[in-house]
Amino acid sequence: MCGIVGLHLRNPELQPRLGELLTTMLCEMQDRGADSAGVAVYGDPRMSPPGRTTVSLLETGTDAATLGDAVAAALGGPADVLAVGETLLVSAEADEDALLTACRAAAPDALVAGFGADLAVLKGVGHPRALADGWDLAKAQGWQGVGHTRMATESAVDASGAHPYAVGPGQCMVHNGSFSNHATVRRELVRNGVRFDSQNDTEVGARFVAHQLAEGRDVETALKELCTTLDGFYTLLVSNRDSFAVLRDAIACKPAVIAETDDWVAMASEYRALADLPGVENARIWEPEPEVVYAWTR
Ligand SMILES: NC(=O)CC[C@H](N)C(=O)O
Repeated sequence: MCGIVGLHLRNPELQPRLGELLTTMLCEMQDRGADSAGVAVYGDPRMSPPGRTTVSLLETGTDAATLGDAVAAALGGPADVLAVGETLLVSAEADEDALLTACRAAAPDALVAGFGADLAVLKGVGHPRALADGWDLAKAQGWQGVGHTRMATESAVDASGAHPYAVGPGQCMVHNGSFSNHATVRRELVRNGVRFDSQNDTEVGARFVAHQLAEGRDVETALKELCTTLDGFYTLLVSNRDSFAVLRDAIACKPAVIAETDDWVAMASEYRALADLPGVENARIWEPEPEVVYAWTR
């Protein structure tokens, strides 16, 4: 199991409703994965203030105020921290490398759950409703959101095993399925200097894609490379600041449905997660074909 949802808004008038629509989609998928939940929100001014970089941290071992002071000291400038449950969002007027370095100095054992401009990644063990209520997700705004409900297959049920895996700047991956050769691909990536935070197979896929993008490939090429390198079963949703892409493996036994209107593109593991989207009755709706990359850009 595992439930995936994603919403890419084309019509700016819908942006104030992103959180409300995403919350409904996410919570509809709770019975596909009761272990943990996670979301990535692109463009919410409260969680990722405009003009700043935001870093999402887990397991910092410290409270928000202490973390904020420590990051500010390491950065040499002000930093704000928002914390609910397991996730702490640190934002500052700094570039990604500077803020990541300051966060790592302030909380050396913390896990980086996501980073970039305009991106907030939130994760929590348990029911997605708890995550959504804790963050008041229904009030979030923005142009794109991704969500996941996890039934663990490959690594521990803790925040580090929750999706999305957001391991490159502004990038996210959510996954339903399992990669059978993830240990082999992990070893190859480690040989190339890539570092890992968890034993999770999805993290291998996310770091593989991030590595491809860092080498200059576009999202479609990176996902085609993933098809030829990673074995197993998967439906994947990969998002970037300006892109939204879906891919299934050759056998395509993990469910997926895409719906598209002039106002939005949406994807979910099952149609019921899309059923309340505005205008869905007139949407073009289809099941993605095996090994075809479906990608949209902003
Ligand atoms: N049930 C799933 O699809 C699990 C996804 C992934 N293998 C994980 O354990 O996180």
